[in-house]
Amino acid sequence: MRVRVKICGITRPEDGADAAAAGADAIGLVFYERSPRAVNIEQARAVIAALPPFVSRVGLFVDATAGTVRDHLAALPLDLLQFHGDESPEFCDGLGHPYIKALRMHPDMDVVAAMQTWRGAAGILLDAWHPAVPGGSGERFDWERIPAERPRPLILAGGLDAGNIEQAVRSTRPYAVDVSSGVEQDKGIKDPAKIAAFIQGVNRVNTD
Ligand SMILES: O=C(O)c1ccccc1NCC(=O)[C@H](O)[C@H](O)COP(=O)(O)O
Repeated sequence: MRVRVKICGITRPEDGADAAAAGADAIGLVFYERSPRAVNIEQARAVIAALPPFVSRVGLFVDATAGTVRDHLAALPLDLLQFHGDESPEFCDGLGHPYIKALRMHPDMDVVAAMQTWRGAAGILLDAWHPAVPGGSGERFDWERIPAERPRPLILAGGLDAGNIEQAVRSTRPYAVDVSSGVEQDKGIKDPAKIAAFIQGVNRVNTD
């Protein structure tokens, strides 16, 4: 099956358009004020307006209240939610909207048990654990920790870039990959050439 690509942390309409033109399947909008890639509803609306049809719009939250998530759902056409904090399965399921649950790969985490916990998730995103930031750190984790058995589709994230994406996809065989830092020229500012090179790397494996 073709490995999909999500480009996360889009803050500008032109970056969303570039990602779509390069073949991205989804873009991520970070609704977490402490992120250097945070967008508000107006900025998100402008990014979404620049996208062609059939590119999924993912809204990312970190321990937001249900009210905040609902306000964003009411204001924006978000296809998927992405929960990147310590949200419980009950909280995620309770929103009644398709979602991805991100798991940060803390050394003590039982990965198999954690992946089985969010049964209502459309997919499970595995990301590097970092003591200071909940995501977008540009750091990798040990891919050997990814279980072969996946109760939900696996989305691989954390420190991916054009230089390692082929090896990452070949060795972990994810449903999709997610990247932010590795396709940037500066935090929140994407680089069209890096996006294109990243997606070409995925497509080299897709066309094997
Ligand atoms: O991107 C952020 O700034 C961010 C902040 C807080 C929570 C999550 C965040 N990003 C989540 C993503 O989906 C990233 O693409 C993922 O963490 C991988 O990031 P990177 O290692 O920079 O490619």
